[in-house]
Amino acid sequence: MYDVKNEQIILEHGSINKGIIAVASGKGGVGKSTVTVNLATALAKLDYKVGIIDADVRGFSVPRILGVTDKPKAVSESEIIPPEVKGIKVISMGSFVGENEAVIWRAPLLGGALEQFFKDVRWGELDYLLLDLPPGTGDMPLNIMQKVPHAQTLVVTTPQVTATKVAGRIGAMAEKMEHDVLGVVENMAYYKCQECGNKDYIFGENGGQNLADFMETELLGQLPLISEVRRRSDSGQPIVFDDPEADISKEFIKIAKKLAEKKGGFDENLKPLSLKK
Ligand SMILES: Nc1ncnc2c1ncn2[C@@H]1O[C@H](COP(=O)(O)OP(=O)(O)OP(=O)(O)O)[C@@H](O)[C@H]1O
Repeated sequence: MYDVKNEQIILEHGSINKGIIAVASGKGGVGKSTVTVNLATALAKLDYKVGIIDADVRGFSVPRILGVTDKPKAVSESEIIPPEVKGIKVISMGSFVGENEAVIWRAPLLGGALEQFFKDVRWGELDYLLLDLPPGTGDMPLNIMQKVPHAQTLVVTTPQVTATKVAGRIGAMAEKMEHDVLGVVENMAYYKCQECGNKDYIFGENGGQNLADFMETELLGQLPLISEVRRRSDSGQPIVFDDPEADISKEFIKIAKKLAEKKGGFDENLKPLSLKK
């Protein structure tokens, strides 16, 4: 699927210099795709070259959130030019099937699609490749994590005990796969009253921190619940791109800076799994 040389990922049509970030969540609907797209946007704002693979092949939503309208272009049987939106190259199953079509392929075929996304897409030189994983700890995310041993896991959770407990299993899964865990992002952490500025911890307090402690990792940031995020995501205008001065955008940029400060480079002793092997 790819090689590792001089601490760089060498792809068929490109390279990755700094990191592959697998964005994971224990439960669905906690904002994993919203975080993926806004973090990618924040990294791009910091002048990093960023790509996204929407690996949530059954429940893809990256194209809608990022506002992808162009289709990938095939230049040959084994080379695809990905759409580039807001400075981010992106490939998603959503670019190949309609938004309302169900993807009914079974796991091995979906795994094949992921491999093609790595191999056949003309990524060019990237600093970061973000993988928006399917939610949960089932076969699909496990399969992807196994295939891409150089990915580091970023866990997105909401503060409820039910969500953080399930997210804790991601840590166990990452440990089993020997993936580094980059940290925890707590989404929908609180609602800030527009009039009085008071914070209401609707889904409970300290869930993200407790999860980070449990996983022996860092709480990278706490993102508020604001309707503007939902509105802008629905219309393909991620808030970090559209309103970089908003509090939540600043928090995304803070998280992106923390990620960028982490040690880069890839272990040459690990090998990606290929379906063909
Ligand atoms: N901080 C936030 N404030 C308000 N709305 C949010 C926030 N984060 C996400 N949302 C909204 O919550 C919904 C779910 O978000 P998203 O699709 O990113 O979740 P997900 O975890 O990727 O879901 P799944 O993987 O199950 O498809 C979306 O409508 C999104 O706009």
